[in-house]
This record gives sequence, C-alpha cells and structure tokens, in this order.
Amino acid sequence: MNAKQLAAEQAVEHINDGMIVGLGTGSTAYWAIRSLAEKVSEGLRIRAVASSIQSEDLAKQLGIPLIPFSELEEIDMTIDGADEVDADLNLIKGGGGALLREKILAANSKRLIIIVDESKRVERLGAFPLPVEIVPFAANLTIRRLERLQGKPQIRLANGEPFITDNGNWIADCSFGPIADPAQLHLQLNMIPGVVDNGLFVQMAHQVVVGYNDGTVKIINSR
Ligand SMILES: O=C(CO)[C@H](O)[C@H](O)COP(=O)(O)O
Repeated sequence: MNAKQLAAEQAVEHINDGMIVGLGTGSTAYWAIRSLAEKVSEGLRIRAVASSIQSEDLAKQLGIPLIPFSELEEIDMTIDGADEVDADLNLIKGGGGALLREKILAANSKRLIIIVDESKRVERLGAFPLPVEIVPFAANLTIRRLERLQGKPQIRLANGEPFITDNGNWIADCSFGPIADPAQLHLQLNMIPGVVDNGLFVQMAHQVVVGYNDGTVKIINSR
C-alpha cells in the first residue's frame, strides 16, 4: 500500500453511520473515496458532498450517496489532501484547482482531517506555488495587484488555455517564497477585489494523517 493510501484508509476509519462526509479532491483524496465506497458497499450509511466534479464523478461511479451543496446545513467530517502542511497545521491547497469548494467544505465541517504523504510536511509554507482563484473578466487588474504583493503570479494553463475551475474562474499560481505569516497573507489576498479565494487554509485542520513510505502512519492533532 502506498503512503497516500495508508493515510487515507486511516482517516476513513473515523467515519460513522449517519454522518455527512465532505470528499476532498486529488490523488490522496482518491484513496479516501475508494475506501469509503468499500465501507458503503459493506453497509455503512452516510451521505457525502464532493469538493469537485472529479470527486463527484468518482463517488457516483463507486455508489456513494451524494447530496448537493444547496441541501447542506453542516458537514460532520471532511477528508481532504493538501499540497503543503506546516507545523501549526496550516495548509496550502488548490494544486488540483478545487480550493474554493474545498474551503467551503472545510469551513462548514465539524472536523477537517487532512491526509498527506510525508513529502507534504514543511517547516514553512511557500515552496509550493500558492493557488489564488480569480475572476476571469478582471484578470489583468487582479494580476497587477498580486504582483504588487510580490506574488509573481502565473495564470495556470491547461492545453495552452487558462485552466477553468469548476466555478468558471481562473487560477493564478503565486510564488511568495517562504510565507512568514500565513494568516496575514490570507487576509491581504482575499481583500483584493477580483480574488475569489486563495489556497491558504489557516488553522482549519483538526487533524493531519501522514503516511510514510516505510508503511507507518503518524497522526498530528491541532493544538
Ligand atoms: O487541494 C487539492 C486540490 O485542489 C489537493 O488536495 C492537493 O492538491 C493535494 O493533491 P494530491 O493529494 O494529489 O497531492
């Protein structure tokens, strides 16, 4: 079993009958969705909400009952991956472009469990370019503002065209270097008109499950 799968399967053990479960996006969340589907096929009764069309399609295909965002009041537990995790369990997310829905799920979940392999743990966030979701019609103005913050923004491309998020927006991947104060940067970015949200998840994770290549798993709880 690979390190991502190990972390995912450990996290899915926390899911109980009756829960509403948020499904993350990406190659680690993939294993959690697979593992959850197996439990559903064995009789676990849950309903899930997906953070992307990709995860929704996978969950549907595997027989996980889904509910739309419009019917949600609260989510019991969300299990999602991350691109970077620091010692305070702050995260960079959005490598897969799903940061907005992921953050809405995280913010409305009683518990957010992050599943990663060991490569995602960092001293300080910022080696991974920070994804910022922006509205396309004012992209040039928003990009200028991101440049003024020293973010060196690059519009994410897919097949030579701007990558379009599930919400119809674009992603500007920003390189700020080591991020000294994630909470402050998060606020600065989200105050720019034209920014929809950014991939900093500051003190949102309740637990991080880290899978190691030697087959072990470490659980880190938020303080
Ligand atoms: O935030 C995400 C998608 O928007 C993912 O959780 C993040 O990119 C990690 O992906 P992976 O598990 O494939 O490494």
